[in-house]
Amino acid sequence: MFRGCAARTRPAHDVPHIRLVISPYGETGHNLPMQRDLRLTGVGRRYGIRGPWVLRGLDLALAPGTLTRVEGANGTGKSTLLRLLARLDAPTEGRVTGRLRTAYVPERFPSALPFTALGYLTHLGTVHGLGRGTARRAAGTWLERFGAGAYAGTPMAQLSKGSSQKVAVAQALLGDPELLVLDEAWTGLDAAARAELERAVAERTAAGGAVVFVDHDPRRLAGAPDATYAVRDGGLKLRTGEGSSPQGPLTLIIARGPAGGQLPPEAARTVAAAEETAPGSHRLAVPASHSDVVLRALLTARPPWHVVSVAPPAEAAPHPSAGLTPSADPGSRP
Ligand SMILES: Nc1ncnc2c1ncn2[C@@H]1O[C@H](COP(=O)(O)OP(=O)(O)OP(=O)(O)O)[C@@H](O)[C@H]1O
Repeated sequence: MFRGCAARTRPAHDVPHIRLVISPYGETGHNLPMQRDLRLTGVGRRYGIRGPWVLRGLDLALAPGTLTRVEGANGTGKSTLLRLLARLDAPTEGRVTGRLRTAYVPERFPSALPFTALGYLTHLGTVHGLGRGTARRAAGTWLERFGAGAYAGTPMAQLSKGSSQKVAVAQALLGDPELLVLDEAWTGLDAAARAELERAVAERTAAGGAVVFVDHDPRRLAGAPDATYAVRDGGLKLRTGEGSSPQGPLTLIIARGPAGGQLPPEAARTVAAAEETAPGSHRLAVPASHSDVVLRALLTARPPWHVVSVAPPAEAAPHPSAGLTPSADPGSRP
């Protein structure tokens, strides 16, 4: 429950490029839903008094639990927009409202920091408001998840580009942010870490966080975004219809629940297509990046659902959503 006190911003000493908003909730508040949307109203940004407008007249709201993709050609202003959303930068005109606990992964992460990977993440965890022991455990867990556990004791300055990018994404996820802003965060990660970051994004939105990302690979989280915006000519265009969110690999889940029962909300808003093939028997097509989240939602429902089978996407197989009913309009997701 939001307690009505404003979050405070504290500079993260010796930690450039990171903006941390200290939670008023303490350690137990990290999975609380956001109080409100983050909203841009009539936002414009230009660099220098007489510089050309990079962005102008932008209106955008990011709701809790939604995934938003931002795309556009090089130099159109995507990073500028993401920095405004993360509130690392202020608009030249217009307003940004909504104070959310925000984490940001920049395009280029400064790795020459006087810490080991674990020391750096632990330090950041304490700045996020975690106790030192909790921060250290969370840091270790995220390093393991991204396949960087072996580098925990390595000085940041000695990490390879990809390994320091793993630390960059770990720092962002450490504090269970209400708003996660990812600017080409997958760049430089190996295949396993790329998949893990997609899973982490799915977990964040399932927990009620908003996630906004830029990535030049159209397959990134394909089929999962609730909205895709193109930055063009200084404006923001909502892409709708054919090709707005390219369909990515889908996992097919067969599950049984109560006859006539609704899917658990987390599963309902994540599936790409669903069909009740017999009373209580459901066939679900789920963006592959989100299958773990849907399975967890089914298995932890009250009463739990019975998962009959899970078929991972196979390139040669017919599209598993064939014959299934598309899920509700993604725009209706919370
Ligand atoms: N700090 C800055 N000072 C001056 N100009 C800037 C600054 N940051 C960005 N710009 C300019 O703003 C424009 C948009 O840059 P931005 O980095 O937001 O684009 P982008 O869409 O993210 O590009 P890319 O896809 O290449 O990463 C560019 O013309 C860039 O030169």
